Amino acid sequence: MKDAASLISNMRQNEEIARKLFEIETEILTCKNSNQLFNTLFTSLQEKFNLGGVFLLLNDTASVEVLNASSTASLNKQFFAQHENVFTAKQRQFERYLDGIKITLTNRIHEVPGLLPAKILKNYKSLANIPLYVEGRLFASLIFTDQAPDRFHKNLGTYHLEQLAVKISLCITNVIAREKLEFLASHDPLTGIKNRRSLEDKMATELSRFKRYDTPFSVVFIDVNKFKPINDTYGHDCGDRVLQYIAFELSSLIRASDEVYRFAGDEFVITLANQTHEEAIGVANRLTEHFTERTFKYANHELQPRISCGTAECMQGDHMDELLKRADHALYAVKKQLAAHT
Ligand SMILES: Nc1nc2c(ncn2[C@@H]2O[C@H](COP(=O)(O)OP(=O)(O)OP(=O)(O)O)[C@@H](O)[C@H]2O)c(=O)[nH]1
Repeated sequence: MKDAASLISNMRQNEEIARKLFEIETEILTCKNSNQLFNTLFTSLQEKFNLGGVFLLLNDTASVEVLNASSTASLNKQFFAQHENVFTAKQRQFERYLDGIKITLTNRIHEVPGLLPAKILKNYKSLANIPLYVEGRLFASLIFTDQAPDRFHKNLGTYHLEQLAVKISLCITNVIAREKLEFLASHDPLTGIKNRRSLEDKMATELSRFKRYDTPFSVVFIDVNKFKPINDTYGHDCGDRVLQYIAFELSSLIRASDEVYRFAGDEFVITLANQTHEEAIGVANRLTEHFTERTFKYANHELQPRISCGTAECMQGDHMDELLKRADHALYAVKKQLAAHT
């Protein structure tokens, strides 16, 4: 009788765990990006399973490679860097820690190879390590901790945790794959900045804001001076590096509310939300001057890439093409003047 009762109680417990796992799976399946997914994991797992803590130990090498290729790479890095429950380890240490890369349960926390932060060692008596794979690579270990020494120990079954590991790994892989696709559709692969398609979306938003609220909106059209000779003299690879350099510098010179886009070839556009033509001219002068004071090293060569800028402010009745065309005409005038003086 006693055996039957404990069998039933075990079954109920298993059912309960399976139900909670299903709920978590459903929640993470609906996450739109990886930051949301990780946040959901931290909160839901802790709440539903009444855990002391949930931590993520990132495999430094794999996670950086996976996240670098993802659209929200910088967001992700920021997210992980700021999250108090995330810490990282180098690949080799990481594999040693995971003892042959498998699920491990222990209540001898102090015997775990020295990777765990003091706050885990100090506050908890048992833990479970759950390896997560993303794109077939060992990405991280999800760590459940508890104050009770008998919550996790090596004689406990790992069936549910194995299921959880597979499901979470799949969800992370999917969400990162989706972020990558979104990134490729909206960014320029050479420079990593936003592409012309993104510019069109941004301009549509700003033009409709201008129409509704009459807030100023300006653009700066930028072209690299004599870019073709750079390609012709030093090669296409050098030309590519110069474009990356220009994109990087432009991005770091603008305000948080401004955005830089690669328009085509050696042409870039900066959108200046809430800024008048006068302010745009100020920005253009500042950018142009910045490049006149700098050199760019490629192999043994010291190059002096320069830019020219044309500016325009949105007017009533403007469409995207008209605004850009005015900025392009202004740029053309600047270039013409430049050519006349050289
Ligand atoms: N390396 C490299 N070159 C590119 C890329 N896209 C376009 N180009 C080259 O950029 C050059 C742009 O030429 P132009 O803007 O006409 O020439 P420019 O020498 O800058 O002339 P000005 O604007 O009058 O000073 C062309 O030779 C293109 O082949 C790219 O992604 N990488």
